[in-house]
Amino acid sequence: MAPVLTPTQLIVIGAVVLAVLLVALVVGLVLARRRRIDMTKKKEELEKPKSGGYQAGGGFNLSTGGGTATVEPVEHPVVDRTEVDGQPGVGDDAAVPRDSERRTLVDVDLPEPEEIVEEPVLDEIAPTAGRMERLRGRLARSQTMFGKSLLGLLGAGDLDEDSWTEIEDQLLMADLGAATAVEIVATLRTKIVSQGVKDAAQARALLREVLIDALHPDMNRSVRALPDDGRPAVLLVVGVNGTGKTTTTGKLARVLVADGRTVLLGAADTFRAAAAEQLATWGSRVGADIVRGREGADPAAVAFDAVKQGIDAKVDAVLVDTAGRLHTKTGLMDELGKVKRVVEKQALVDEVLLVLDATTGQNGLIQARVFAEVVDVTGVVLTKLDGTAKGGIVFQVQRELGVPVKLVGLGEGPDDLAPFEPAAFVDALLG
Ligand SMILES: Nc1nc2c(ncn2[C@@H]2O[C@H](COP(=O)(O)OP(=O)(O)OP(=O)(O)O)[C@@H](O)[C@H]2O)c(=O)[nH]1
Repeated sequence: MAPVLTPTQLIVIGAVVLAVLLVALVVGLVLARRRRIDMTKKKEELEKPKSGGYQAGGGFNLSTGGGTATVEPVEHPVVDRTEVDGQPGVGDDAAVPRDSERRTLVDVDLPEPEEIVEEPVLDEIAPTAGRMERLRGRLARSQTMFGKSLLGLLGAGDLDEDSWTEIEDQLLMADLGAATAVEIVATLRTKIVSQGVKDAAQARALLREVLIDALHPDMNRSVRALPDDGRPAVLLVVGVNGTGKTTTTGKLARVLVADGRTVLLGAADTFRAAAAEQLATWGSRVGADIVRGREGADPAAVAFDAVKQGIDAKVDAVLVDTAGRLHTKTGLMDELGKVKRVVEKQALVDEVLLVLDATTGQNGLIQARVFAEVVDVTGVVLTKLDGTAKGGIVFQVQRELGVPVKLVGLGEGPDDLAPFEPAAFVDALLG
């Protein structure tokens, strides 16, 4: 039979159980309180700013290559976010709740890119005054012929018949032409007989005087390139291909621009596409506009358009570069006549400049005759005088055509065009 606990024993057991329960309760309360304190502490630690107080999100000072442009901050489209400083905080949703208002597309005004207009870089143009003097060295080859040989013969004194024949031959070799050579020899002989020549300096002075006279210094050599009555001057540049028409047109444009004039170029050489390209380059270097047609277009139509645009734009001068037609092709020469007639429907042609290559000698003269029959040549440009000993062609051309040489080409450089001045030219020839 199981022993029966006495009432005293039962009281003791009950007291022990009660005490154990009390202790468990107290311990449980203490632990629960401690846990609560720890959690609070951790939250405080999280909220403490790090890195010595630096807070990201205040905006980096970024620079761009574009300089100082600023972009306005755009308001966040979702308004019920809990963060206040752009950074997620404790208690924030990890992601925007699915039922929150969706971000929509926001139009942001971006700064307009600045349009960069590049200023064309224009050429410096060499001074137009005194070019003949500056370029006189270019006549070195002709100078050898005149200055050295001719002066040598003249200065030798006591000229016999053979000496005079030799002088005449020298003049012929320098391309003065028979008529001019005979005339010059005759004048020299008369003057030497009447005045007498004692030394080389006197011989030089006499020859200088006779040569200048033969160049008709009184001829009007001004290039008619200035506007008249608010109307642009119209110049046609004609000549056989390869003589230097396009180059001369470009060089002349530079001279006019240097003089403060506005110029429009007309590329009526539609025969050779590269000619228009070449002329456009000349124009762009000095800021002169160009009117051109497609390859094979009617040159007269292009010339007409150029003059019309020149009048509308009120430029000072329109320079029309024509096709370098072979003078033997009658039809093509007719075309040149047509260019002039068509242009004249709206403006007078002030100047027809015939470009002749000095190195071609007599051939140039034949060309000159043919061109003069088709158009009224008002002035001659003698090119490539730098490459020839035959500067004497100047005398022949003037004599043959009765028109003045107005300009001379003394090199391939853009400013190697000079006004023709008889005295300066003769001085350059005589050295
Ligand atoms: N040395 C020298 N060369 C020149 C002179 N003038 C022009 N030239 C050269 O001659 C060549 C022909 O010149 P262009 O102006 O193309 O001749 P173009 O008459 O227009 O020829 P096309 O367009 O074929 O009718 C080029 O190489 C020029 O540089 C000059 O005075 N001296």
